[in-house]
Order: sequence, then structure tokens, then C-alpha cells
Amino acid sequence: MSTVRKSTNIVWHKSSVEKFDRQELLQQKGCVIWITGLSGSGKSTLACALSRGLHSRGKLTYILDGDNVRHGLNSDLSFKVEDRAENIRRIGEVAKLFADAGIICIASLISPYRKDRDACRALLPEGDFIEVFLDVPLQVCEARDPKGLYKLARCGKIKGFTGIDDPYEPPLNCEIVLQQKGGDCVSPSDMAEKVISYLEEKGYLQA
Ligand SMILES: Nc1ncnc2c1ncn2[C@@H]1O[C@H](COP(=O)(O)OS(=O)(=O)O)[C@@H](OP(=O)(O)O)[C@H]1O
Ligand SMILES: Nc1ncnc2c1ncn2[C@@H]1O[C@H](COP(=O)(O)OP(=O)(O)O)[C@@H](O)[C@H]1O
Repeated sequence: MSTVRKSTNIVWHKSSVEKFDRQELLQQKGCVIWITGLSGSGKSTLACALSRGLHSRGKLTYILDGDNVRHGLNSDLSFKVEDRAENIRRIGEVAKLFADAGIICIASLISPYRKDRDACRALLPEGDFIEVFLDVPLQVCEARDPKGLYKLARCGKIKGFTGIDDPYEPPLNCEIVLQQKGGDCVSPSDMAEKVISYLEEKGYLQA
């Protein structure tokens, strides 16, 4: 991460209520589920299905969706490489705070660059950053095109669109890969169940 620290003479203030206490209260472990993939791969749909599935099990979640956060906190950022990096850095820092609050934070954003995602991973304790790659081919995403953005990108009305004239670097070693290939359609709730099983297995759904 290339952020220059400009604050000096700052001292960390400890609280008597710590992450451990919050987790006890919530009966879960705070973590970040980081969903990455092309536009139209189903990130927001999976985030919602996952949040719903966990909520119905009595688990507290919060979604940080790239599109949504760009309406507020990140409304000053474009899609240039350095602005995408800053978008991801800020969401990574906010996700870290949510995880520290004991919440299961679901971040869903394209996050096309490996180094930006890895920098967010490095903010969290080992195991608490769970990267989920929605491995959906460009042709499938483009055929879905729910917002008509691929169409605009193809005719040059949007420049630097991920997958068309901007890169996407797939994860090399992530925790979960969810594939949507050929005619085998995997429903969002089935995908969410896979992630929930992972959380259960790793002990995140208990204090
Ligand atoms: N140039 C370009 N490239 C990719 N995507 C674009 C672009 N311009 C606008 N959009 C819309 O912005 C959404 C992606 O925002 P993110 O914050 O997830 O992107 S990033 O992580 O900073 O790369 C993305 O939403 P999703 O379709 O939900 O992924 C698009 O709707
Ligand atoms: N598992 C799935 N199977 C089939 N269609 C899906 C699936 N997940 C999402 N979709 C559809 O794909 C489109 C893009 O989904 P969305 O969640 O908005 O993707 P993203 O957030 O990655 O841009 C939507 O029309 C959505 O209904």
C-alpha cells in the first residue's frame, strides 16, 4: 500500500471492551469475506444471499458493496488504476474495523488487482481474510449485462472497463473459488451455503 502517513504524535488508546468481549456477546468471530470477480459475475447477489443465510442463523453481518460505497465514502474516486487502489484500500480498512467489531463483514467489489487485495489481506490476523473468487467467464458476464455497461464499453462509451479494456487478475491462492461455467448453473443460495460451510468448519460461527 502506498499511502503516506501524515499524522504524527498519535498514540493508540486502548479500550476495556475488546474484540474478544464483542465476539462473546455476538457468539461469532469477526472476519472479512472478500468477494472478487468481474462486473456481472454475481458478487452483489452472492453477498446478499450470504448475508441473508447468516442472518437467519442469528449471525451479524454487514455488506460493503463497491458500487454502494462509491455513492458515499468513495464518491471522489474514479476507475483509474490509482483510484481503484484507493477504493480497495479504504474498503479494506473499513472492513477491518467491522471485523474488529466482531461482525462478519462481506466486501463485494471487483478489486481487479492482486496486490490491492493482498494488501487488504495483510491488514487482518491470519485466517480472518477469506477471499472468494467468483470465477465466471467474461462471455457469461457480458451476456448478463444487467446494467448495460458491457454494451457501452464495447462501443467505446465507457473507457477502461474491467475485462474489456482494463485488466482483471484472478486470485492465485484464494480460500474459495465458486465457478459458474458452461450450462451448469449454480444458484446464489447454493454458493452462499458453500461459504457458510467454510465459516462453520473454520469456527467463525461461534465465539
Ligand atoms: N470502468 C469500469 N470498470 C468496472 N466497473 C465499472 C466501471 N465503470 C463503472 N463501473 C461500475 O462500478 C462497479 C465496480 O465498482 P468497484 O468499486 O467494485 O470497482 S473496483 O473494485 O474499484 O475496481 C461495477 O459494478 P458491478 O457490476 O457490481 O461489479 C460497475 O457497475
Ligand atoms: N448464481 C447466479 N446464477 C445466475 N445468475 C446470477 C447468479 N448470480 C447473479 N446472477 C445474475 O447476474 C447478474 C449480475 O449479478 P450481480 O450480483 O449484480 O453481479 P456483480 O455484483 O458482480 O456485478 C444479475 O442479473 C443477477 O441476477
